[in-house]
Amino acid sequence: MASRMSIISDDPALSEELKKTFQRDDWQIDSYAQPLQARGVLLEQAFEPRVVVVAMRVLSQEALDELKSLHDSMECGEWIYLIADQEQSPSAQVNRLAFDVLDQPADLERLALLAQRAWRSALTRWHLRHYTTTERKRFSFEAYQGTSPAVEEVRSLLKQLSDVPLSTLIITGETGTGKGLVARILHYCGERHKEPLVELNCAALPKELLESQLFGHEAGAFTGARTRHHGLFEQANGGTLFLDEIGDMDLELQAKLLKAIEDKKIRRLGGEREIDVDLQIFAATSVNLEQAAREGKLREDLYHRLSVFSIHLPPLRTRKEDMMDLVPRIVAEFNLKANKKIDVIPNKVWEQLMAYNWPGNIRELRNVIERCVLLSKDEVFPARWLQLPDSETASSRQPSSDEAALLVPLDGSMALEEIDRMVIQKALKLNNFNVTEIARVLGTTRETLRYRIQKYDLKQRA
Ligand SMILES: Nc1ncnc2c1ncn2[C@@H]1O[C@H](COP(=O)(O)OP(=O)(O)OP(=O)(O)O)[C@@H](O)[C@H]1O
Repeated sequence: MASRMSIISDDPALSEELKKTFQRDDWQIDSYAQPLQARGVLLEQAFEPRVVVVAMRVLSQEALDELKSLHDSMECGEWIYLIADQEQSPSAQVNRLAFDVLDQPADLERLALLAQRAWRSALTRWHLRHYTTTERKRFSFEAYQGTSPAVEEVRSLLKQLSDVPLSTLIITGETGTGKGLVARILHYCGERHKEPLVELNCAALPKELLESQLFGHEAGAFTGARTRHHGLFEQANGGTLFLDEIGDMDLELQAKLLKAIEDKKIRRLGGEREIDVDLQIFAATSVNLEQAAREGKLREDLYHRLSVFSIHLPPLRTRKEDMMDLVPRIVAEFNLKANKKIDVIPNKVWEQLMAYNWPGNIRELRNVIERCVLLSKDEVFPARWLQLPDSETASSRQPSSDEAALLVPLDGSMALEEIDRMVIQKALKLNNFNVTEIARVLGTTRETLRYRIQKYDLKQRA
């Protein structure tokens, strides 16, 4: 796709200079002396990603209104403003519209780099917009599969919630029960489906990085912040911000998050002005938030704010009848992906599948089935690759040897975090640092596990 640029400038010499500079970098340029002239072309190609450079000597309110109306109708463009009058700081209105604002005369090399970044951002938005149509089909209510009454109830709640203008929602459930899936369904089936869905796993990042990811930063806000960065709140503006593992967020950051939710405004790190944001926030967690709030790990006020609407996803072990629906679907999916042809699931396979407790829920079920399908040789589901523990429930599962057992004192001598560390340390030793396998054994995601390995500094010492 050609990189297209529009230059809007009432200074013919500057317009010519910019044109020559960008043409050398292979941009396709069209230029206009006034915003009104640009209208026809820009609106006709509204769905094309492009960069618009505005370099007006006089930026009247009338011109600004015209630029704003163009900006709002062009869904996939990024705007760079060159402001000549250094005495006068750019108005809040320009700041709202701009991908970035540079003082004029601008360093052309910097401008060229900025234009490249703006183009990438415009292109991403364009892709997202087109991608949204397919995602909307993929994440219909029926994507949350199962036929049990518990699943029917979740589906009916999802339908109800998708009609409500949600500002916050909390999704709870054990790992692998479909919290991410449900967030996508609610986004793509809801009113904001044309706007972005932006996801962040709060457990995967250290505090400082998480903060700048969420709120963005200005150039020079901290060492290494060379350019302005639009945070996830801004990237998700108009749409949905999905915060996974919210229970792992630092308390100070929780306070900032709550303020952003309540004020509908954020401030980039190192930034002076507040930026309006209008989005819905879905937060997911596999820990008991009520308890986390009681223990002081989650701010009570944030907990109450987030849990105005909540949805709980039932674990697979409480609705095993859903296996009859899920297993054939998953087998068919991996048959297709791996060009396999399983069409018989023997009784002994069903017996093992139904007897197992599935602590990692649907994610674990999918992983097990994927392995079996990939290793299958004919049309019969290979029982030997199930490799599930025999016993009926996880709680009654006996460790295969003393080596695989862990004695945890519950007399108050060890804090929950220390127990967490000990469990992971033991699992690392037993599984030879195979993160994928340990994540499966502990029924969690690789990201969460990696984060904890780093947090407890277990790399060398396990
Ligand atoms: N009811 C369901 N029907 C179909 N697929 C499901 C269902 N529930 C979960 N899945 C699938 O299981 C996998 C894990 O789901 P997901 O990542 O949404 O779980 P999660 O609860 O967010 O897990 P975690 O807490 O570990 O992040 C995904 O591939 C998802 O599509």
